[in-house]
Amino acid sequence: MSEDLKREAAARAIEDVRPGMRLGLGTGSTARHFVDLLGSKVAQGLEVICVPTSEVTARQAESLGIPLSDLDRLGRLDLTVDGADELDADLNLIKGGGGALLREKIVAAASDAMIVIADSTKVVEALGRFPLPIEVNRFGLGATRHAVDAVIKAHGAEGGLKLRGEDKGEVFLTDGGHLILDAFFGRISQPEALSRDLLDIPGVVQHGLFLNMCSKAYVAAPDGVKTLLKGK
Ligand SMILES: O=C(CO)[C@H](O)[C@H](O)COP(=O)(O)O
Repeated sequence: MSEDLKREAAARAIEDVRPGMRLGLGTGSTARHFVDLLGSKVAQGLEVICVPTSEVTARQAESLGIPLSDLDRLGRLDLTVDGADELDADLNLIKGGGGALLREKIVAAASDAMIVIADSTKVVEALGRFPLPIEVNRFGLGATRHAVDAVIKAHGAEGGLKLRGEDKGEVFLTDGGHLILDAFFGRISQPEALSRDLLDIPGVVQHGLFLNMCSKAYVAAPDGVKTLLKGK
C-alpha cells in the first residue's frame, strides 16, 4: 500500500519533467520510484540530463540508462525531485533519514525548483517528530558531539543524540565519508535559529533541515494525491 502511494506521488512529479531538463535525482524509497519512472520515459526517448544525490541513486539511474552528469559540468539544474522524512505546511523539510542529506542539499540549492514527493504520513504540524540528522566530520567527533548536544538542548531537544549505527556495532558513513548524529527533538520551535547554531559548530558539515528550499510537494494519500505549494 505505502509503496503504491509513493509511486503515485512520483508519477505526478514525472508530469513536471520537460524534454531537455537538467534534473537532480533524490535518494530514498520514494525517489527510487521517480527514478524508475524516469527510466521508462528515457527508454521511450525523453532527453534529460541528471545529477544523482547519492551513489545508490547513481547506480540505479545508470542501470536504467538515464544520462548522468555532475554540478561541475552543469552548474545549475532546472528541477530536483526528492523524498523527505517530514514536511510542514510551509514546505520546510527534515531530510537525511537515508544519509544523503549533504549531496541532497547541494543539489537542491543548485536547482531552480525542488519538488518533494511523499506519502501523507510525512506531513507534520511542526518539524521534529523525525530525528534530525546532523552530518559531522570524523575528526574531533567527541568535541563536535559535545557542542551539538549543547545546541540541541538549548533548542529544547527532548531525547538527546545518537551516533547513527553505533548501537549496531558499525557506524554509518555517508557517501562523503562523514558520520551522522541523529538529534531527537519531538518538536523544533525555531528551525532557522537551530540551523544557524548548528552550522556555527566547526565539525558540523550540514544538517537535515531544508528551509525555504522546496516549492511544491506531491503528497499521496489513499484518497488521492494532493499538491501543496509554498506560501499557499
Ligand atoms: O532524505 C532522504 C535520504 O537522505 C530521503 O529522501 C528521506 O529519508 C525519505 O526517504 P523515503 O522516501 O525512503 O521515506
